[in-house]
Amino acid sequence: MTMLEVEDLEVYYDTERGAVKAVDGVSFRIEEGENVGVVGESGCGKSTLAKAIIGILPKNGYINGGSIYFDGEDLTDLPEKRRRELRWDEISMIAQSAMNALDPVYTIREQILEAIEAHHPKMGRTESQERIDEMFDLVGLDRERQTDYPHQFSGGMRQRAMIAMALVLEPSLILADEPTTALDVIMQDQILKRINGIQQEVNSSMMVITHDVAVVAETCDRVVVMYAGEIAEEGPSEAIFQRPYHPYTIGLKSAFPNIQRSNQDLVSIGGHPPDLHDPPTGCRFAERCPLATRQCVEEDPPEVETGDLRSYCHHVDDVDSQLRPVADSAETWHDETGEGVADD
Ligand SMILES: Nc1ncnc2c1ncn2[C@@H]1O[C@H](COP(=O)(O)OP(=O)(O)OP(=O)(O)O)[C@@H](O)[C@H]1O
Repeated sequence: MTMLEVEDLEVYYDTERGAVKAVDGVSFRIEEGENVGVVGESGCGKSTLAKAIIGILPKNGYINGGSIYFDGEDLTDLPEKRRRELRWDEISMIAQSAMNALDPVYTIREQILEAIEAHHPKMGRTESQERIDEMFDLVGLDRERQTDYPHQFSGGMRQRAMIAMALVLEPSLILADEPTTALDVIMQDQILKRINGIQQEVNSSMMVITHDVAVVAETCDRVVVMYAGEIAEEGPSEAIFQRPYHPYTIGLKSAFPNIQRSNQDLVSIGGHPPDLHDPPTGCRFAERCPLATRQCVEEDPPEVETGDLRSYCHHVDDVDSQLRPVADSAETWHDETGEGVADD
């Protein structure tokens, strides 16, 4: 069963320089119990997508078009009261910065209790307390520390408290925005495994936003690769990591360590993503793409299916012969000739 269906979603921000098209025509689905990773460079619209889904866009942010169906209801069209009912209970979010998400004037216990009572007013104190104790155990926090205030916790502990709060109501959909960045590597691994464990227990779906490809490889069934507000490629994790077909995904892969490649050999993609006030026509990645031709600059890329992969690129057929053999070389991603886009 489909849990979330995002269709042609546009999320913009009003600014003095005009609208920032942070999410610009994004469509994807998350099935029940499925983990979907959203990856891409900073600023490509990952957090905006999550905020639009859970309904916490800042004042200057708005949904310009498209739909977000969650369990049959279009979230873009709900009164705020219904949205609040769904938030935490049905859709919860583990935010990037736990300090901002937790209220400094209440103890951790009071905050979690408030979330439970708001959504399950009939649940007794004993049961609520049991749930909080259970969650503290699951995320590896000492039960005695429930009456601490957020500032008495370390960054890692706050992150765990945030995770406990996001999971306590056993939501159907968990949006995890950089869920483990505040934690060290060993903790990251433990926490991710815990989140996955809880998630499997309650059969919830999860959308994990990160720029750490390793996190996604370990925890996600499917991956959505975003570039400059759009989807560049989407498919099963294995295909995305073993044999992607979008040049951007191939570049991203070369930029992250894996078993074969040591940290020293990492290759970054030269250049910068375009300004989202005025995104270019055609393929938004063209300016940085080793395979780019005039067609890429002039025409929107087609959707190309290769097995279960969906790639938006004019040159999917050239990837195996022209890009894959040289993808690990720094020269491929840095145009030193100044020639830019080829003439086809
Ligand atoms: N409140 C805002 N007002 C104006 N522009 C914004 C606002 N929030 C985000 N943006 C812009 O929207 C675009 C997408 O930002 P977003 O935070 O969604 O990206 P991201 O991929 O989550 O990045 P990061 O990985 O750094 O969190 C960026 O160009 C960003 O500058």
